[in-house]
Amino acid sequence: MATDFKSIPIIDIAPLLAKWDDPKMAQDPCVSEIVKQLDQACREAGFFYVCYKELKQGMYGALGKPMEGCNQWPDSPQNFKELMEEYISLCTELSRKIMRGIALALGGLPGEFEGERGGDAFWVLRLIGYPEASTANGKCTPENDIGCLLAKQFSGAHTDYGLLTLVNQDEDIIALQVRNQSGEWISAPPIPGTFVCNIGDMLKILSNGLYESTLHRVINNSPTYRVCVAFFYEPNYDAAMEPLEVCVRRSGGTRKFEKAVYGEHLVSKVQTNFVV
Ligand SMILES: O=C(O)CCC(=O)C(=O)O
Ligand SMILES: [Fe+2]
Repeated sequence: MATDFKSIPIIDIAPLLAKWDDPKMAQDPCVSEIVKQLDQACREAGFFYVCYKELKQGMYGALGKPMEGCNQWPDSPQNFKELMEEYISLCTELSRKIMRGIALALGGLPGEFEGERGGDAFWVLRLIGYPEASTANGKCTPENDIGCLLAKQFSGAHTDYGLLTLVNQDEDIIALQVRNQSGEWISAPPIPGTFVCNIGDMLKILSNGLYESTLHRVINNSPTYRVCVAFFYEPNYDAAMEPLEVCVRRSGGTRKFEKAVYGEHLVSKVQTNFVV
């Protein structure tokens, strides 16, 4: 398998942060402290954890029903919920800024993904533990371990559902792979202090295919347990996504995708993922 990670664009987002908003967050020492504590919390909390932006009852009618209710937070470690909430809030801000840059890159206005499209962005956070190679090949089977089953679900080839994913992976394990435009699987090794950013299905629609949603998978062949924290930045829950005019023009004038309501897409994906 080719490992030409150099062919994957690495974007320095610092100028982006400086340009449109308060750059303080990027330099804030508490961000690195949070990431450190988060890592500790993930390891203690266990194998798999997922939480969603909490939707208020009735807010989106029948569409919102499957996502209503409160997240279930573990009691231990004690400060898990607070850490996650802080992390989610920082990632939301960062993603919003990156999306402003992407909007400009596509030839639109900086706020293209705000307002009715993403002004009240939905989000998902997943903490996943991937067993070390010896366990994965041995006692960890879907029949005996629900956590293992879920980890397997997200390690298979898939695209993410929303706009942008910030993948925070263990620094010393190469396991995440992405499929490049020639159809080869290439590794996306962790680079300390960076996120791997995946483009999701909704951005593919909005950009009329100018941006492809990244097909990716995880193969942990290392002898070490791997932890990944994936933050999914999504459109407004009820947003109807369709190609932006500017993207239709830039891609030859033909509208390649039908309108899709984000919440419907999410629920259908989640329901398929969680069928046990
Ligand atoms: O573990 C990773 O690096 C990626 C996880 C992932 O793709 C997902 O949760 O959707
Ligand atoms: Fe993914």
